[in-house]
Amino acid sequence: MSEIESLDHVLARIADPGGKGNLVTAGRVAMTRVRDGTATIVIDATGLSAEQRAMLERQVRAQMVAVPGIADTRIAMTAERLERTIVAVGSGKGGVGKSTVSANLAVALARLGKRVGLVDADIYGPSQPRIMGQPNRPELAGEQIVPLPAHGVRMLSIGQLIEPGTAVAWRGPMTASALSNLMEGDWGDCEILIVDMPPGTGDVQMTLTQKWKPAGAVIVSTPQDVALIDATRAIDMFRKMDVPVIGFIENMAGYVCPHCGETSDPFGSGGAEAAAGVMGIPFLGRIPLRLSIRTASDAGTPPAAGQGEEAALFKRLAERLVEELARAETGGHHAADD
Ligand SMILES: Nc1ncnc2c1ncn2[C@@H]1O[C@H](COP(=O)(O)OP(=O)(O)OP(=O)(O)O)[C@@H](O)[C@H]1O
Repeated sequence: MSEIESLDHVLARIADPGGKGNLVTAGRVAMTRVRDGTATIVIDATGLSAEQRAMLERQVRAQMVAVPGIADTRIAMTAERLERTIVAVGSGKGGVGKSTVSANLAVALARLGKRVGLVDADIYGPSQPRIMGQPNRPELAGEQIVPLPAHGVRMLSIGQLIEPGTAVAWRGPMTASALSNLMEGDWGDCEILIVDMPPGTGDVQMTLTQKWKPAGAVIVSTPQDVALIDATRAIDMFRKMDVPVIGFIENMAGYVCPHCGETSDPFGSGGAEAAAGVMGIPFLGRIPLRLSIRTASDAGTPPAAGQGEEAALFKRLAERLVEELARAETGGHHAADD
């Protein structure tokens, strides 16, 4: 076999491996050249994680060793910069279910076929490891933290980096660098990052919003007036920072009694939808107060990952979010903005 024939054969195997576990290489060889026994191979590594890039390089080198007449192989990786859409999930105050909604939205988006990352930026009260059932410690790939898989989503939380039960008592600069480590993790081909923000409108929220410019913010509120007043402050903050508020979600609206099925409204109902209407913010939907939502969250099995009524509810919310994101990206606006 001549050198060139043999190289073609190897490249065909690299480009179309035809076997499981090697999908990463499929269609990625952009260019090859052989000169004086040195092969130069250009690979399109768009969307690959550092780990996948290293694996790809190892695979290509291993194949090239078998090619007669090639003394050296040079591999160049090119990558288009992936536009990653960041969605900040915020609330005016704590305890309204922002983390529960973030987790379930992330899972529901993944079930719609999106590649989703979830960042728990609630640095002082990280609850995503519990809600997503992923308390493990992430590994490092070079300088980057590698997100961990959970229910079809990749996720990172400060809670996975500190000892369980330890209080985070950091000051400004440490918090900012912890956030950077999470946001700049090895998110690979994730196209959407859902960021579970700390409650309120403090420094962390400002830094996050300034540095990573979310494409949009989603506000979670319970229906009571006090919660809605706080939510208005969060909306104000995002607007001042030029982040479009693309959705309002009412959580804990209507309690469905697990025994008799009767619905009561301990916190009132419809307040968030009315407030959203007044402020010209799209209303994405409401989630009832259900014991099953709390127990599923405590057990690390977000309802959105299941098959029940609640999974359908979160799916609808995710679909609405995708619609509103598309509208925000194309600069579309609602009649209420006029
Ligand atoms: N729709 C719901 N039905 C029942 N329980 C809920 C619902 N939403 C959230 N919860 C429960 O309420 C509690 C607070 O929720 P969560 O931690 O998501 O709130 P949060 O706004 O993120 O709070 P913090 O900002 O303090 O982290 C949790 O125990 C959670 O399981």
